Amino acid sequence: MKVIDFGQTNSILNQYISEIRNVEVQNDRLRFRRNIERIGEIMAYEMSKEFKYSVKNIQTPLGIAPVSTPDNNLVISTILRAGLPFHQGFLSYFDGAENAFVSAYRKYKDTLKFDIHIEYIASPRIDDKTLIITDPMLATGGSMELSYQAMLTKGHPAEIHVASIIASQKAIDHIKNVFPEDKTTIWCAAIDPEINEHSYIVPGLGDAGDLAYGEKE
Ligand SMILES: O=P(O)(O)OC[C@H]1O[C@H](OP(=O)(O)OP(=O)(O)O)[C@H](O)[C@@H]1O
Ligand SMILES: O=c1cc[nH]c(=O)[nH]1
Ligand SMILES: [Mg+2]
Repeated sequence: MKVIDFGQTNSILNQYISEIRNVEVQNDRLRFRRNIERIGEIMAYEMSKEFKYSVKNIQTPLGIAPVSTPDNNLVISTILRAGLPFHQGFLSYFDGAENAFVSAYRKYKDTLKFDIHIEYIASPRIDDKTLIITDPMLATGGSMELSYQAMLTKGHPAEIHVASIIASQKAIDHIKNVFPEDKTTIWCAAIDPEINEHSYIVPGLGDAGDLAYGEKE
Protein backbone atom coordinates (compact mmCIF):
# COMPACT_ATOMS: atom_id res chain seq x y z
CA MET A 1 0.00 0.00 0.00
CA LYS A 2 1.38 3.40 -0.97
CA VAL A 3 1.89 5.82 1.98
CA ILE A 4 2.57 9.43 1.00
CA ASP A 5 3.87 11.55 3.88
CA PHE A 6 4.27 15.22 2.94
CA GLY A 7 6.19 15.79 6.18
CA GLN A 8 9.17 14.23 4.38
CA THR A 9 9.23 17.11 1.88
CA ASN A 10 10.02 20.75 2.59
CA SER A 11 7.06 22.88 1.50
CA ILE A 12 4.79 25.63 2.83
CA LEU A 13 2.47 22.85 4.05
CA ASN A 14 4.81 22.43 7.03
CA GLN A 15 4.08 26.02 8.11
CA TYR A 16 0.38 25.16 8.43
CA ILE A 17 1.23 21.93 10.27
CA SER A 18 3.39 23.89 12.73
CA GLU A 19 0.51 26.31 13.37
CA ILE A 20 -2.15 23.64 14.02
CA ARG A 21 0.24 21.88 16.41
CA ASN A 22 1.34 25.06 18.21
CA VAL A 23 -0.41 25.26 21.61
CA GLU A 24 -0.76 29.06 21.36
CA VAL A 25 -1.57 29.54 17.68
CA GLN A 26 -4.10 26.68 17.63
CA ASN A 27 -6.37 28.54 20.09
CA ASP A 28 -7.38 30.88 17.29
CA ARG A 29 -10.26 28.67 16.04
CA LEU A 30 -10.74 30.51 12.79
CA ARG A 31 -7.05 30.13 11.94
CA PHE A 32 -7.09 26.48 13.03
CA ARG A 33 -10.01 25.63 10.72
CA ARG A 34 -8.56 27.63 7.84
CA ASN A 35 -5.16 25.93 8.21
CA ILE A 36 -6.85 22.50 8.10
CA GLU A 37 -8.73 23.65 5.01
CA ARG A 38 -5.52 24.89 3.36
CA ILE A 39 -3.85 21.54 4.02
CA GLY A 40 -6.87 19.87 2.37
CA GLU A 41 -6.46 22.14 -0.66
CA ILE A 42 -2.77 21.33 -1.04
CA MET A 43 -3.39 17.61 -0.57
CA ALA A 44 -6.18 17.68 -3.16
CA TYR A 45 -3.83 19.31 -5.66
CA GLU A 46 -1.14 16.68 -5.06
CA MET A 47 -3.70 13.85 -5.17
CA SER A 48 -5.05 15.11 -8.50
CA LYS A 49 -1.74 14.14 -10.09
CA GLU A 50 -2.67 10.48 -9.50
CA PHE A 51 -5.99 10.66 -11.36
CA LYS A 52 -6.75 9.49 -14.90
CA TYR A 53 -6.80 12.21 -17.55
CA SER A 54 -7.97 12.54 -21.12
CA VAL A 55 -7.72 15.38 -23.57
CA LYS A 56 -10.85 17.42 -24.23
CA ASN A 57 -11.11 19.95 -27.02
CA ILE A 58 -12.30 23.19 -25.47
CA GLN A 59 -13.93 25.85 -27.59
CA THR A 60 -12.40 29.24 -26.77
CA PRO A 61 -13.61 32.51 -28.34
CA LEU A 62 -10.75 32.18 -30.86
CA GLY A 63 -10.40 28.48 -31.55
CA ILE A 64 -10.08 24.99 -30.07
CA ALA A 65 -7.68 24.32 -27.15
CA PRO A 66 -6.84 20.73 -26.22
CA VAL A 67 -6.84 20.42 -22.41
CA SER A 68 -6.08 17.30 -20.36
CA THR A 69 -8.60 17.07 -17.49
CA PRO A 70 -9.36 14.36 -14.90
CA ASP A 71 -12.00 11.71 -15.59
CA ASN A 72 -12.36 10.18 -12.10
CA ASN A 73 -15.80 10.18 -10.52
CA LEU A 74 -14.97 11.46 -7.06
CA VAL A 75 -16.77 10.94 -3.78
CA ILE A 76 -15.32 12.92 -0.89
CA SER A 77 -16.35 11.36 2.38
CA THR A 78 -15.72 12.89 5.77
CA ILE A 79 -15.92 11.82 9.38
CA LEU A 80 -17.76 14.27 11.63
CA ARG A 81 -16.85 16.62 13.22
CA ALA A 82 -13.15 17.29 12.82
CA GLY A 83 -13.22 16.20 9.18
CA LEU A 84 -15.43 19.11 8.09
CA PRO A 85 -12.80 21.82 7.39
CA PHE A 86 -10.49 19.24 5.81
CA HIS A 87 -13.38 18.09 3.59
CA GLN A 88 -14.04 21.71 2.59
CA GLY A 89 -10.41 22.07 1.48
CA PHE A 90 -10.76 19.07 -0.85
CA LEU A 91 -14.12 20.28 -2.09
CA SER A 92 -12.73 23.71 -2.99
CA TYR A 93 -10.51 22.01 -5.58
CA PHE A 94 -12.69 19.01 -6.50
CA ASP A 95 -15.81 21.14 -6.78
CA GLY A 96 -17.63 18.65 -9.02
CA ALA A 97 -17.29 15.80 -6.51
CA GLU A 98 -20.13 13.98 -4.80
CA ASN A 99 -20.02 14.05 -1.01
CA ALA A 100 -20.61 11.70 1.89
CA PHE A 101 -20.77 12.30 5.64
CA VAL A 102 -20.35 9.72 8.38
CA SER A 103 -20.58 10.32 12.12
CA ALA A 104 -18.13 8.57 14.42
CA TYR A 105 -17.65 9.24 18.08
CA ARG A 106 -15.89 7.68 21.01
CA LYS A 107 -18.39 6.39 23.60
CA TYR A 108 -16.41 6.03 26.81
CA LYS A 109 -16.98 3.03 29.12
CA ASP A 110 -14.58 4.52 31.68
CA THR A 111 -11.84 7.16 31.50
CA LEU A 112 -9.66 5.05 29.22
CA LYS A 113 -11.85 2.48 27.43
CA PHE A 114 -14.20 3.42 24.61
CA ASP A 115 -16.08 2.00 21.63
CA ILE A 116 -16.43 3.94 18.39
CA HIS A 117 -20.07 4.45 17.37
CA ILE A 118 -21.29 5.16 13.84
CA GLU A 119 -24.85 6.47 13.89
CA TYR A 120 -25.28 8.53 10.76
CA ILE A 121 -24.33 8.13 7.12
CA ALA A 122 -25.40 10.23 4.15
CA SER A 123 -23.74 9.03 0.95
CA PRO A 124 -24.30 8.53 -2.76
CA ARG A 125 -23.62 5.13 -4.41
CA ILE A 126 -19.85 4.68 -4.57
CA ASP A 127 -19.53 1.72 -7.01
CA ASP A 128 -16.52 2.08 -9.32
CA LYS A 129 -15.84 5.63 -8.10
CA THR A 130 -12.75 7.18 -6.49
CA LEU A 131 -13.45 7.35 -2.77
CA ILE A 132 -11.51 9.90 -0.71
CA ILE A 133 -12.07 9.54 3.04
CA THR A 134 -10.94 12.65 4.89
CA ASP A 135 -10.19 12.86 8.60
CA PRO A 136 -7.38 15.02 9.98
CA MET A 137 -6.46 12.63 12.81
CA LEU A 138 -5.66 8.92 12.57
CA ALA A 139 -4.92 7.82 16.15
CA THR A 140 -5.88 4.13 16.43
CA GLY A 141 -7.37 4.12 12.92
CA GLY A 142 -10.62 2.75 14.39
CA SER A 143 -12.85 5.63 13.22
CA MET A 144 -11.43 5.39 9.70
CA GLU A 145 -11.92 1.62 9.58
CA LEU A 146 -15.54 1.74 10.81
CA SER A 147 -16.38 4.67 8.53
CA TYR A 148 -15.01 2.72 5.56
CA GLN A 149 -17.14 -0.28 6.53
CA ALA A 150 -20.19 1.99 6.71
CA MET A 151 -19.33 3.35 3.24
CA LEU A 152 -19.23 -0.20 1.85
CA THR A 153 -23.00 -0.41 2.41
CA LYS A 154 -23.15 2.11 -0.49
CA GLY A 155 -21.12 0.03 -2.95
CA HIS A 156 -17.53 -0.85 -3.81
CA PRO A 157 -15.17 1.91 -4.97
CA ALA A 158 -12.60 1.46 -7.73
CA GLU A 159 -9.93 3.09 -5.59
CA ILE A 160 -9.62 4.55 -2.11
CA HIS A 161 -7.60 7.49 -0.82
CA VAL A 162 -7.32 7.72 2.96
CA ALA A 163 -6.48 11.38 3.59
CA SER A 164 -5.31 12.48 7.03
CA ILE A 165 -3.09 15.21 8.43
CA ILE A 166 -1.47 13.67 11.51
CA ALA A 167 -1.34 9.89 11.76
CA SER A 168 0.22 7.66 14.39
CA GLN A 169 2.49 4.87 13.21
CA LYS A 170 0.03 2.45 14.83
CA ALA A 171 -2.85 3.80 12.73
CA ILE A 172 -0.82 3.55 9.52
CA ASP A 173 -0.11 -0.11 10.33
CA HIS A 174 -3.81 -0.68 11.14
CA ILE A 175 -5.02 0.90 7.88
CA LYS A 176 -2.56 -1.27 5.96
CA ASN A 177 -4.17 -4.34 7.58
CA VAL A 178 -7.84 -3.48 7.10
CA PHE A 179 -8.01 -1.64 3.75
CA PRO A 180 -7.58 -3.39 0.39
CA GLU A 181 -3.87 -3.35 -0.37
CA ASP A 182 -4.18 -3.09 -4.15
CA LYS A 183 -6.45 -0.05 -4.35
CA THR A 184 -5.70 2.10 -1.29
CA THR A 185 -3.30 5.03 -0.90
CA ILE A 186 -2.70 6.71 2.45
CA TRP A 187 -1.94 10.45 2.41
CA CYS A 188 -0.73 12.34 5.48
CA ALA A 189 1.39 15.32 6.48
CA ALA A 190 3.07 13.77 9.52
CA ILE A 191 3.49 10.37 11.13
CA ASP A 192 3.91 10.64 14.89
CA PRO A 193 5.55 7.89 16.92
CA GLU A 194 3.11 7.33 19.79
CA ILE A 195 -0.43 7.31 21.08
CA ASN A 196 -1.02 7.77 24.80
CA GLU A 197 -3.26 5.82 27.22
CA HIS A 198 -6.24 7.99 26.15
CA SER A 199 -5.54 7.07 22.50
CA TYR A 200 -4.40 10.60 21.65
CA ILE A 201 -1.55 11.09 19.23
CA VAL A 202 1.74 12.24 20.83
CA PRO A 203 2.99 14.87 20.11
CA GLY A 204 -0.08 15.29 17.84
CA LEU A 205 -2.05 18.49 18.35
CA GLY A 206 -4.73 17.65 20.94
CA ASP A 207 -8.41 17.23 20.05
CA ALA A 208 -8.95 18.43 16.49
CA GLY A 209 -12.77 18.51 16.78
CA ASP A 210 -12.66 20.61 19.97
CA LEU A 211 -10.04 22.97 18.52
CA ALA A 212 -12.12 23.53 15.40
CA TYR A 213 -15.57 23.78 17.01
CA GLY A 214 -15.23 24.06 20.81
CA GLU A 215 -15.39 21.51 23.58
CA LYS A 216 -18.15 18.93 23.85
CA GLU A 217 -20.16 18.51 27.03
O1 LIG B 1 -8.17 6.92 14.93
P1 LIG B 1 -9.11 7.07 16.09
O2 LIG B 1 -8.54 6.49 17.35
O3 LIG B 1 -10.47 6.54 15.78
O4 LIG B 1 -9.22 8.62 16.41
C1 LIG B 1 -9.37 9.55 15.41
C2 LIG B 1 -10.73 10.18 15.46
O5 LIG B 1 -10.79 11.08 16.56
C3 LIG B 1 -11.22 12.36 16.09
O6 LIG B 1 -12.58 12.49 16.17
P2 LIG B 1 -13.32 12.53 17.59
O7 LIG B 1 -13.72 11.14 17.99
O8 LIG B 1 -12.49 13.29 18.55
O9 LIG B 1 -14.65 13.30 17.24
P3 LIG B 1 -14.84 14.86 16.95
O10 LIG B 1 -14.33 15.07 15.55
O11 LIG B 1 -16.30 15.07 17.07
O12 LIG B 1 -14.07 15.64 17.96
C4 LIG B 1 -10.71 12.40 14.68
O13 LIG B 1 -11.32 13.36 13.87
C5 LIG B 1 -10.95 10.98 14.22
O14 LIG B 1 -12.26 10.78 13.70
O1 LIG C 1 -4.92 12.78 19.00
C1 LIG C 1 -6.14 12.70 18.72
C2 LIG C 1 -6.85 11.49 18.77
C3 LIG C 1 -8.17 11.50 18.46
N1 LIG C 1 -8.77 12.64 18.12
C4 LIG C 1 -8.08 13.81 18.05
O2 LIG C 1 -8.65 14.85 17.70
N2 LIG C 1 -6.80 13.81 18.38
MG1 LIG D 1 -12.60 15.04 19.02
